[in-house]
Amino acid sequence: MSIKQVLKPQLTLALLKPDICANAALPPKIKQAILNKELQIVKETNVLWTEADAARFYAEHEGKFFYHRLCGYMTSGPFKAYILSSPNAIKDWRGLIGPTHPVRARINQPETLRALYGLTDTRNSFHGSDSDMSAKQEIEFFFPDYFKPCQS
Ligand SMILES: Nc1ncnc2c1ncn2[C@@H]1O[C@H](COP(=O)(O)OP(=O)(O)OP(=O)(O)O)[C@@H](O)[C@H]1O
Repeated sequence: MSIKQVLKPQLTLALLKPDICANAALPPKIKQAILNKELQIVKETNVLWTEADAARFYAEHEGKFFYHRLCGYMTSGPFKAYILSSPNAIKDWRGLIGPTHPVRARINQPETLRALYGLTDTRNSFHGSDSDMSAKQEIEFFFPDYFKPCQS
């Protein structure tokens, strides 16, 4: 663990995508898995995206063959966003959710959340930031006030 991590635990942005949130029994189970991994839930919010929201968040994927499918999936119903914290939050959460593709996850990492709950390559049930920079940008996307200095 680096000195930076001792002083300031790492943050990551986690999404439980609409297929998970469509089943009321699943978010509490996932929350328990998060806590079992010793990740702290710093903040959470319920989200319902418009097409424009999805297009803004997934701009880097525009033009890819799965882009419209992805935006349709992410606007299909409410979902949950969390800020998670631990000394290695990015790696911890991505380790817990497993590989992007659920079929591969079921073969190679069957204990991961995408292996257990993921449906297809697009409907893969979870998201996790992949770097400190993307975590900051993604946290600001869902929690616009989080990094703003307190006004008193
Ligand atoms: N090859 C693909 N086919 C279908 N959908 C895909 C494919 N690659 C990515 N997606 C969808 O687009 C989303 C965003 O892709 P991205 O590459 O940013 O993955 P991610 O969720 O950050 O996961 P990871 O970083 O673990 O790959 C994925 O979570 C998935 O829903």
